[in-house]
Amino acid sequence: METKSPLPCPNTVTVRRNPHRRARPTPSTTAPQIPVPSSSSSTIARDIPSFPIQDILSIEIPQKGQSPTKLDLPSSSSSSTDAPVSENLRVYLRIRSLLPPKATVRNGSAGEQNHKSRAKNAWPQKLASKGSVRDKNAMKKSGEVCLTVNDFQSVTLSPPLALKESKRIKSEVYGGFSHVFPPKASQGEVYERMLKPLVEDFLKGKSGMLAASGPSGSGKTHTVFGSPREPGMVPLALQQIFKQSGGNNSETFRSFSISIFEITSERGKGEKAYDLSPDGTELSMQQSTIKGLQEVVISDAGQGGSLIARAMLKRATGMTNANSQSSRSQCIININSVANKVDEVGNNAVLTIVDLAGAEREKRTGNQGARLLESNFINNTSMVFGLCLRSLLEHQKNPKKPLQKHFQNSLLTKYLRDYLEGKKRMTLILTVRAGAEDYLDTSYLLKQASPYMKIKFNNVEESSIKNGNKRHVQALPRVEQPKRMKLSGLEAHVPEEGKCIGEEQGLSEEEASQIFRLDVNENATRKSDFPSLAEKERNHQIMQNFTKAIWNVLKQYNQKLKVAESEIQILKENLTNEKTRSLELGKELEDLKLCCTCSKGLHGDASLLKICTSPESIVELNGSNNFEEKDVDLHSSSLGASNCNDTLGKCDSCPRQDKYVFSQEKGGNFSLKLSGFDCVDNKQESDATESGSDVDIGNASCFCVENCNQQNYQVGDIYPRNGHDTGDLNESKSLGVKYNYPDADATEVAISCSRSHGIVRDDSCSSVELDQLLTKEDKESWDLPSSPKEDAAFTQACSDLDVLDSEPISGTPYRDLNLEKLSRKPLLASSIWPRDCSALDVDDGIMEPVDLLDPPQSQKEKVTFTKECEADDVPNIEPRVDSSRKLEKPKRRLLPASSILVRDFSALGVEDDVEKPKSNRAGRKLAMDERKTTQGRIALLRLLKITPP
Ligand SMILES: Nc1ncnc2c1ncn2[C@@H]1O[C@H](COP(=O)(O)OP(=O)(O)OP(=O)(O)O)[C@@H](O)[C@H]1O
Repeated sequence: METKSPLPCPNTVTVRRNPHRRARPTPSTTAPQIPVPSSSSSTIARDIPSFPIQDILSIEIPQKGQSPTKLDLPSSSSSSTDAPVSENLRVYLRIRSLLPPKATVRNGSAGEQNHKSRAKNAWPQKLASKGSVRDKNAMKKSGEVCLTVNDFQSVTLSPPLALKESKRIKSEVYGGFSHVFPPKASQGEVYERMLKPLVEDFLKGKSGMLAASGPSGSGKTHTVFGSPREPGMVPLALQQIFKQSGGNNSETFRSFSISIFEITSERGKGEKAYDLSPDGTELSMQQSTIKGLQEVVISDAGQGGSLIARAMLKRATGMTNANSQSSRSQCIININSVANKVDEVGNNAVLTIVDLAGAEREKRTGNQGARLLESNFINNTSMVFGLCLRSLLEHQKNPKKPLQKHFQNSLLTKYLRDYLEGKKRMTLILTVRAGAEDYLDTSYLLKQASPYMKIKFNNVEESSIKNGNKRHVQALPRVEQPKRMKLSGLEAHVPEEGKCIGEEQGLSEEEASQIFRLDVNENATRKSDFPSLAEKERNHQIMQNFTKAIWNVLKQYNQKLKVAESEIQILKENLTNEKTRSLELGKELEDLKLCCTCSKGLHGDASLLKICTSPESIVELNGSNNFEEKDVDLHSSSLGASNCNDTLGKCDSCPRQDKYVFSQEKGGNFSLKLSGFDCVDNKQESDATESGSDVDIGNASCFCVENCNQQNYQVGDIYPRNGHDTGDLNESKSLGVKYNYPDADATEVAISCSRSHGIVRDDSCSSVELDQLLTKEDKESWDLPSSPKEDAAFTQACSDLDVLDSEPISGTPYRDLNLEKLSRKPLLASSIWPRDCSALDVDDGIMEPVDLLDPPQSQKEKVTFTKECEADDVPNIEPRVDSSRKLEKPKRRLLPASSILVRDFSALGVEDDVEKPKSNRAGRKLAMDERKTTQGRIALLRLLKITPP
């Protein structure tokens, strides 16, 4: 026998490979690469022992600070020193046996039931094409293998013969694995080499993760969970945890809890997380934290095992062509370790084991419909998972290249963010099948995963703890709310009252009592020590941040409130200003309205503007195109604002009638047309000597002119023409009466009163000399008194008279009366009628005042005039017809006395030579017809009335 070479293994060995394609170098493959002798090589003599290459290769090069005695424990070596150690991502490869498993029943006694329930999930399998089925069957029958193990770190992937020939695909060697588990490797071996180091670190307070990835049906679930005969990584880890912590040592009490949940997608519509622990429900995720996940405290491996078994029953599975019990979700198991002692903060750790749903090819799985959508979700998650690792690798290669945030694209990667960003230690196990029909899946996985081996993990976790990294502390399992659950039913391992815990598990009384004690002690310790200092600190930080946030929000609201208040104040001020302005404008408008009733035709040739001063009153201003604009000019240029003074009020003479008063101080030419007023009063200051305006008072029944000169008045429209026209007035409607002020120019006043009396009154005038009013012919023909006494008497009577029948006056020849004295202002001749004519009886054409004349004797017509005087007001005289005579009631209620008088005159048979005015009003026409009395007779009658008996 040949002795073994005592020479140490060289650090670097040149390796020649055949075929030429080299395995991808990885940092972890610094160990000498020694050619793997082919097992089928016939050149090696059977009697010569093989070179102990495996033993040599299992030796890892000692790293800095590592003791040589731990060389044979590669996985746990990194945690033996305080110095930060950089280590690569460990990637393991497990090749599933091609032989059908002898027993595929999972989860012990629940297997049968589980199988039934899963059978319900069976999905109609898509029938593959006959050709491909034939090929696969042929491949299976031929036992063709596409993956061969080169050594414990590398494999060779050879395409099936068909592909090799048709597509000229060559074999590929993939190396650099932390370890390659051949098909014959048992679960125990896998655990020992792969997970045990992680568990040991976990028990020392270092978190870690193992993720199983691979094509569907390659054995991920089998590796992670195993079967009752071949327990997987989780049960084995639990056994070790409780064995090692064994821990019912009161000095190092720990609490372990398990949380298990799955992330799935129903019919491909979004991702959802479900708690797989008993009574678990749907979960929500905020950032990288799962909310509402139950952590079931376990006190032994059995409890954990049964909890896992129950969770697996709830996990979504389905049948595909690739796997009769294919996992349809990503399953995550957390084993939490919490140190009960306050000073063991750093010993809180989480061991996470992830069973990823396997990548699926439609052709391989034959998935359709909803199952196909699930495939998409599964493949998508696998892809995102891979992208995260690729991004991490590229970032580590070139730190300038930012770490992409692919983790945001799936719930799983969000949850595993710390691992995928290299902040926590992670281990990958790739499961593959070695059959020729699995070539594509295997090739895809190996190509994708081989670069991951270069990913490095700096010992971030330890340094984070030392530096008090808050994020890390927050990332620790949430121990403040462990929902301590009692497992019920047959699988419950928590002792019930009066029942020994070991009965169900067949444990001895001693073991059971130990478990029970552990549980009791846990409770006691929890009460005394929870929450730990770290949790207190964390709560404090949370509350502080929360308070700060609320304070900031309140400050912002306070500022907003102040701004709003100032705005409100400004708005209030604006409102007040606007109100004041509105009031001012209102006043201005009122003033303007009042001023606008004063009319002035600027040019005397423009259109008419009608202004409604009251519902019944319309003022027409001739010559004003635009009242608003002209109004200013109207007042300022010609009459002046102070010169124009219009008011509406009650007539002094007839208080129940609307009165329109306009006056002017200085002269100016304007044309004013009024309508709708019962009474019009035109006042003029004494110095307003220049005037030549036209004033049409419409049908006002009362018309007063004071101090006006050079005005042309047009009054009424039905008064019989009995005078000369002024030329400016409507000939058919006006009657000119001319009289002069003593010191004024000749003024023509054209007055025609229809059914009313016209009053030209001068309050300051105490007398009127008839000499000035009457022509000589008049005097002679009428035999008027000429003495001063009579004159005085006449004047007195004149002043007392304000009820005037205009018809006789207008019918008289006194049309042009020249007033010679200014002090004696003109009085219309008709005004000499006695004011107090409470009753006038007209009999046979003789009309006498009641006081002066005898009561009328006529039996034919008797009209009584009633005077209702109030103070100095003009009385409303209504015709009072004797009740015995059924006289027709006048249409107008306040029918002027004049019209009645006229009617009565007609009854007297007095002939009138006055020309009949044109009128289209039937009623008035009739009245006109009745005014057929001679002017002379009427004048005579009047004179008789005022003559004292
Ligand atoms: N190494 C192994 N030894 C024995 N049987 C195995 C092995 N690996 C897998 N199996 C069996 O193969 C079948 C499929 O395995 P498993 O369900 O673990 O695949 P998977 O990768 O989880 O698939 P999926 O992704 O579809 O869930 C199971 O019945 C399992 O028992």
